[in-house]
Amino acid sequence: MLEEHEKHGDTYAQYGGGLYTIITRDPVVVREILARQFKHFDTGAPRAGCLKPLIGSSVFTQDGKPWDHSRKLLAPLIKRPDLAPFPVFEKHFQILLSQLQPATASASASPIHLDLKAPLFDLTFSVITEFLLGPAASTSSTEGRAFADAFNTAFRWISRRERLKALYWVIDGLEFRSSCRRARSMVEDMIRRTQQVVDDAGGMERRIALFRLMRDGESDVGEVRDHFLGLLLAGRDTSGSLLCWCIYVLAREPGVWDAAQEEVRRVLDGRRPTKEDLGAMKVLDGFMCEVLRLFPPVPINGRICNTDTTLPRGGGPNGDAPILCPKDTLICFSAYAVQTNKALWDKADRFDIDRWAQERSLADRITDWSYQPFIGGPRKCLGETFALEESKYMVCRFLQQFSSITAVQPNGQDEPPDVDWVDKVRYHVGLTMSPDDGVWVKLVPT
Ligand code: HEM
Repeated sequence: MLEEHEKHGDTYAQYGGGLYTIITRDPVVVREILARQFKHFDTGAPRAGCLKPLIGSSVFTQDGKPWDHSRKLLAPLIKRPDLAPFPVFEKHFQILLSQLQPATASASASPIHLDLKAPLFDLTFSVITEFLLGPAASTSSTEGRAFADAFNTAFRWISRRERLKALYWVIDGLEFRSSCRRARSMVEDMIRRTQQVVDDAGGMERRIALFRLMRDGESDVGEVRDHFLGLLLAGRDTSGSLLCWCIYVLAREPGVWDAAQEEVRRVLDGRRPTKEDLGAMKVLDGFMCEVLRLFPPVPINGRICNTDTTLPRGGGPNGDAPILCPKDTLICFSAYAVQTNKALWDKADRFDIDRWAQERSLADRITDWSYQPFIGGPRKCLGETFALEESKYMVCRFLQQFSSITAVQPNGQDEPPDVDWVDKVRYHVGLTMSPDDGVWVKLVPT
């Protein structure tokens, strides 16, 4: 992707997947698509068609009035300041720990050597499911496990379909259809079970994001199912990838591990983190920004133009003239390419949390659109606060629970220290981007 930009410029056009496509890493063009000309760009029929068998109709796939309706319904539920997901974070962190250290008591200080990628994806799956629907939908139960398996199978098919853009329908099969059907019907059961609980018990509203949707009876079970599955699809792999990258980086940046651990000791003094604590951790903030800059979980994204229009740059011999964007053009824009562009970032391929040390750094980068891991404009991610809190919480708990972390190979051998490690990362890119070789680490319990 980056080589193509070096060859053809920040914005170029090609035919691919049956569509005329403009590909850009120019923040000015991205802002135009996502904000200034928002109404001219849809997520489009290919995305909706590709995802529909699993998530039906949801905020993630709708455009126009249905999208506006879903967004207005869900945003106040997900972004409620009174929501308190921290007990859910802690519950699932404890479950993860028990899987890492089956004999914790006896083997307290022996190093643990493992690939954390699958456990971290399981963790984020369980957390978001319980955050949205409550404990009655817990994926730690046998039924919850079966739901996770059906969802994961359907998701693997969707990742393959999505790559074909407008030709997504070529990839189909019995396994795909039956896993979608199973996942959807299990969610309906989970919702019915949860509805009984929310009808009966008080005090759950602060713990369950979709509580009001279920309690008020405004939406039928089918609608809640689609909203839930849309949010799960948007939020699970993304937060799983972010957490994988966080641990992957900590294992390769001992200086950052030490600084973050010192901050965690100073601010928390052995306590579990609260929302306020997370807000006071500047090393952790810089760390998270830098992980999201170099390893954005959604590396590439797209929109389809619903009218003939022009974009402000990318045309002419030097790419600085406006470019025509005919109706039905697919526009691909890449947070990864923007956030690693050497013209925009000093030492772009170095992991450096100090670049975020100035108070205005983050705000300035968001304003000029050179940093957009959650995109911007009216379709900005609904789960940004939740995802950041979850990842920061888990990182703090890792820092409290383990005295050291080392990157290792699958055979347990330490990886030699390498200042250029970023250049050697291998990426697994589907709908999201995660470390291709897993997250192999050696952890020493405190
Ligand atoms: C690190 C974690 C996450 C990242 C990097 C991320 C990133 C993004 C990005 C780039 C988009 C734009 C997609 C597009 O328009 O094509 C998006 C949309 C969205 N995200 Fe997230 N996301 C994360 C976690 C979450 C979580 C946990 C939730 C739910 C609780 C969530 C809910 C949504 C929803 C509903 C949308 C669609 C918004 C709309 O179209 O109006 N995200 N996210």
